[in-house]
Parts: sequence; structure tokens; C-alpha cells
Amino acid sequence: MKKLLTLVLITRPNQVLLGMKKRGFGQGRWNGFGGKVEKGETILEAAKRELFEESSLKSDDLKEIGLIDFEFVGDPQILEVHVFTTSKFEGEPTESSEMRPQWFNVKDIPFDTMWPDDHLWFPLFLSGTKFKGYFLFEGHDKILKQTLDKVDSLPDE
Ligand SMILES: CNc1ncnc2c1ncn2[C@@H]1O[C@H](COP(=O)(O)OP(=O)(O)OP(=O)(O)O)[C@@H](O)[C@H]1O
Ligand SMILES: [Mg+2]
Ligand SMILES: [Mg+2]
Repeated sequence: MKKLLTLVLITRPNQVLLGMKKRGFGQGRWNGFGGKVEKGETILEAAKRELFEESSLKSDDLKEIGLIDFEFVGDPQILEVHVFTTSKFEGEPTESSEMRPQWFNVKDIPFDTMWPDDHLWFPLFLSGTKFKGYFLFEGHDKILKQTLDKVDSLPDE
């Protein structure tokens, strides 16, 4: 059983835009913008829609850079997260009911207040390296197992 999700990381020179999640899954953590893929839309369409809903930014240049499966002990549902990035976007980051956006220097990414997997794969994202990962969580704070591999291409391309 898989649930499709998107995650969009917007960059500008030496900075990345994160949002403080104000509600729901991952509340209280900084993350990219994203959410559930809905019926009738492609993963890319979902990524654009969630980016706009949560940050007011628009982009027609999203590039898939990562694919991560998350499993939580005791939950048969695997979260399949498609990670996209771009430096080409329109609009001003604007707070939404779900996210409070803020630019971070790449040297000051607040990993202590992010999902524990993020510090493992962000270096790949920041260096423009495509990757595939798997993380098994116990609760929301502890990773029990993980794999992370660089790949030449991702399935959807
Ligand atoms: C476990 N380790 C993790 N590490 C990094 N990111 C993670 C994550 N687990 C989930 N994520 C991201 O968290 C968002 C959840 O989706 P979420 O925001 O709740 O969905 P959506 O925006 O559709 O909310 P509504 O249900 O419409 O309110 C979504 O971007 C997804 O990629
Ligand atoms: Mg969301
Ligand atoms: Mg949604």
C-alpha cells in the first residue's frame, strides 16, 4: 500500500526556502512544500499545486531530484515522496494556513527542527545529485533502517 506525496525545494543562490509546518503531519518542523497527490492529477501537477497552495509560488520548471520511501513501524502504508527542485519561480513566498516560509542559507539549514532523514539527503539535493532512499521510522524521531543511493535517473523521467 503506497501513498504518493510531493516535496518541493525552492532555491536561490546559496539559499533554500523552507516552510514551518503549522498543522498536520510534521507540524513544528521546517520542510519543503508539498502534500498528497490527488485523484486525476499527475505527481508533477500535484507538486505545482501544493507549492502554490502552501507558499503562493508558481513554477513551470520543477525537476524531480529524489524519490524516498518512508515506512513507519506498525503502519502498512508506505509514503512515496517525490522530491522536486527549481530555482525558477514566480511570486513572493507568502504564509499560508499550513506553512510559514523562510529563506535559509545553505550553511544554516535548521536540521534539528526538521525530519531526521533530511540531513542525510539534503547534501545530495544541494549538490544537484539525484537520489533514491528508504527510511524506516519508529515514531517520528528515530530512524531504524535506511538506504540512500545516488541514481542517474528517476522512474518518471
Ligand atoms: C518521514 N520523513 C519525512 N521527511 C521529509 N518530508 C516528509 C516526511 N514525511 C512526509 N514528508 C512530507 O510532508 C508532507 C506531508 O503532506 P501534508 O502536508 O500533510 O499533505 P497536504 O499538504 O496534502 O495536507 P492536507 O491534508 O491537504 O491538509 C509532504 O510534503 C511530504 O512529502
Ligand atoms: Mg502539505
Ligand atoms: Mg494536499
